[in-house]
Amino acid sequence: MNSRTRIKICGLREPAHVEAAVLAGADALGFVFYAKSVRAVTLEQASALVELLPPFVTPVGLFVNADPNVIDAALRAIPQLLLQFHGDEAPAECERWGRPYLRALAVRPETNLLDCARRHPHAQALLLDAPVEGYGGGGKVFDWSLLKPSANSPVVLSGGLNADNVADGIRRVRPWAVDVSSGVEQTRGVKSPDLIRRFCAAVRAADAAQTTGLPPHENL
Ligand SMILES: O=C(O)c1ccccc1NCC(=O)[C@H](O)[C@H](O)COP(=O)(O)O
Repeated sequence: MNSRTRIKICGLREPAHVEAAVLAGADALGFVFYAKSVRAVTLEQASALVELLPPFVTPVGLFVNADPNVIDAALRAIPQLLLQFHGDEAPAECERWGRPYLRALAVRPETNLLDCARRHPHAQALLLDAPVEGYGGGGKVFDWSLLKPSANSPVVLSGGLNADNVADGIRRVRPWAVDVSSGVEQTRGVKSPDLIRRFCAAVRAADAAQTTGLPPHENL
């Protein structure tokens, strides 16, 4: 039983938003090293933002079919970076770095999650996202009924989450963690500290409901 659903807030670009996410209780912050994304940061920007992190908050570097030299430079600048592969990377391209990583997957009816997990033995978790144009960050929810709930499956539930639907996702999927980008933005690419706080509070209420058995609203 996962007593505390971990939280990843992705696509951060501003110090004030990094601070808001840390204070709200995020466990991991995602930095997008993918130039085509409206949330992209340079290595210099990401390094400065990671400097702000206190202990026990994991920086995640998000890559989409990146040149290995880009990943190598990111790891040299930010050695504690957890790699997230969000493109069409083959297992060998993910495994070559010899470190744990997050393997993002677009979940479709034909997606075989067990096969993917077997092909990525060193993936620390599968980040399950919706199929969207542009690989990710699309604010779309996929059909959660395609997933079998399991108490401690190393799954990060992602795709179109927000403060209003995350409790349902936790209850139905029971992920190790949840991940959000669009759902905590006031406008595309610009995070909202208030939405970040509301999202994290909704996760905590859902966790409390799991332990007390009461629906979230009855816990407040
Ligand atoms: O965030 C992006 O702009 C992005 C662009 C290209 C590939 C991946 C991207 N984000 C990866 C993430 O982990 C997002 O948090 C995930 O796709 C969920 O996004 P959202 O549906 O907007 O919450």
